[in-house]
Amino acid sequence: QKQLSEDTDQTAKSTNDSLFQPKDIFQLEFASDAQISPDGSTIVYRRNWFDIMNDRSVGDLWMINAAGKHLPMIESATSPRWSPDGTRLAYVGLDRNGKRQLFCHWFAEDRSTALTHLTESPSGITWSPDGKQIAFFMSVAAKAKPFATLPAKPKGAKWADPPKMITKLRYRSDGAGFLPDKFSHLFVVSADGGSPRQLTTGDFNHNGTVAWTSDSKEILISANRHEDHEYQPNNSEIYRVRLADRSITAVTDRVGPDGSPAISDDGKTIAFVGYDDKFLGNQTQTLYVMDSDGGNKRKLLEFDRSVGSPKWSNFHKGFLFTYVDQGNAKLAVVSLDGEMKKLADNLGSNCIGRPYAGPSSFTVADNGAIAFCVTTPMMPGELARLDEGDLQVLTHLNNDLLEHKVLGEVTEQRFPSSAGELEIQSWIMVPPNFDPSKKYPLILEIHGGPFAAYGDVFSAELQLMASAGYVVLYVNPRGSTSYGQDFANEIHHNYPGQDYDDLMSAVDTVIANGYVDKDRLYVTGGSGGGVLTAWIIGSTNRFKAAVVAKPVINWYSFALTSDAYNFFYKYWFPGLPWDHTEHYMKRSPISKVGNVETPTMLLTGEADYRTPISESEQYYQALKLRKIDAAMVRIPGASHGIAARPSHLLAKVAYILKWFATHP
Ligand SMILES: CSCC[C@H](NC=O)C(=O)N[C@@H](CO)C(=O)O
Repeated sequence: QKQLSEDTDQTAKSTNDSLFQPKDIFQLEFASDAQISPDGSTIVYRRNWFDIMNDRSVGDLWMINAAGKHLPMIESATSPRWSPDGTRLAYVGLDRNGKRQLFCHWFAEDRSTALTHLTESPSGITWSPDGKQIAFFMSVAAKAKPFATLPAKPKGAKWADPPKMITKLRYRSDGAGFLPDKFSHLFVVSADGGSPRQLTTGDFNHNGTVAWTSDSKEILISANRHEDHEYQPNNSEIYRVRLADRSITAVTDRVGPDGSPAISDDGKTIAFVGYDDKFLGNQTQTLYVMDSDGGNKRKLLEFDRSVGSPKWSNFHKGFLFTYVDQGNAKLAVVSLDGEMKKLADNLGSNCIGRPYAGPSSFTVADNGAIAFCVTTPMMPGELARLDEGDLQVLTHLNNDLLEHKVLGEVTEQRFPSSAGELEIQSWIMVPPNFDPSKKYPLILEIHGGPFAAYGDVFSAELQLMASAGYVVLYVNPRGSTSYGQDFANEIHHNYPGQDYDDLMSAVDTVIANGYVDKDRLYVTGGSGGGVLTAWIIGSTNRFKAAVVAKPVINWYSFALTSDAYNFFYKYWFPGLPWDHTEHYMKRSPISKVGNVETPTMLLTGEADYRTPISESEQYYQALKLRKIDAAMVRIPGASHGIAARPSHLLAKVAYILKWFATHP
């Protein structure tokens, strides 16, 4: 941690210009998708930046070449992938019509071209081991089934849009909107270009990791191809797809998610991640292995942390994988006899949002060198390389900005909760040029999920709050992930519950540190954090003002309006809402609205299909009927990812800070 923190010098003088300010958001950059060449000499990665004219995150491919030189490669491209012999790089780029296509770059000849002319964007691109083919996923329109036919409209007539008829269970998805009648299928195309060949069929989606067998004749993927798949949202299997005859065979069959297949180099062992579904709020996703024919399935790891992205490495003699432990994302290796060794900390590619912990992707070269991205509370995601225990941060994309800024320093604090025996982890970000003998206003900022975790990562959103003079407290109350399955399920069928006590204990602990003005406490949180914020102001009047972002206010209405309504009633509640009305209402913040005295702002995207804005409207209207000081901020066009566009993030922080400033 120390070595990484030194990358941003905290000695800049304290002038207003030295504070991290809203306009600086557009100057931040971050690295992602680190791809090391098979010989370990070169790393290609995506360098992401924020386009102020189009208000979006965009990115280009850059490389650190064998001589260590940092060079631009391809503009506006994603998903770089080395050919197995390291002579070529496949990637997704834009064709002359601005459509996303699969491209290839030949290094020796310095030539690039589009290999495909697709109508939809490719994803999941993966080379065959013999370097002759590239597999990818692409959406394919299902057969149109017209319900009612109308008379043809006269040429040039301006009729209203036709009705939309919906018959499928999952018909809209947050961020994607109303779902078209399309399914994602697996394709292969020659590495020299040509006509792609569709390998899968049916009204099922296929996505995730693509694992080729070493003879380049078969591909393992995961999909939920069960007859009743929409009603079993967590029941995917691993399938073996044979290229010769396009036959598809399931190699797993338990009830529960099975995914992320990876094959050892000798082809004898297949690793995958999943669990036996117990219909809990959160389950640890474990690493399993099986023989190449699907037999002898066994748990490789007895480890109470969710494992992701297994990848075989001959050099490391095992499967490399990622996990998050107590808010810090790690890389580790496990041998075939189950011995695990941690290799690196601080994985992440964070930048402008809230401080959610989660690993970056990684790749490994034949000589054992590993490329990934790292982040700390003081450093947005940068490219890193690990060689036999030696970690080097290779890029310094933000030094030009952050070396001239004084950021809010972050310290970790653990404390016992007032409810039960649990120890809780929290982080405290103090304002730039903090003086512990002074008293500062406090913002308690609460994460969503609720099965998610904050951690040791950069957060521009919280830095802006610290720059405005607040101590910012963020906590992983019970229910958070990365502390094991039992800790997460403390809130199973019990949310909100004692997580409230954990959060109040966090506030009391930071007040006891001596530098917080206990008469200027503020609270905000988004999504699951919005639920808890609304629960808090229904339970105590100790906060001067609150901002409840994209909350659930009434679990009954949420369970029937959220995009993932096939999931929530089954995993978060004892059953369907009409069979358990009392349970649903008891945990709903609306049941406590009669107690609220705290001035409250709601802030939600109008296109949020996860926690629909009708939840915020219910709360606003209830508060107004009670004549509570309330405001509703609606963000046009924004989905649940409320701060995905930089200007939306700026607006979110500006509205929160203004609401707090006007309630001193
Ligand atoms: C509380 S309802 C579900 C909300 C959502 N969880 C899963 O989709 C959520 O809390 N999202 C978090 C991120 O996990 C957010 O901050 O948006």
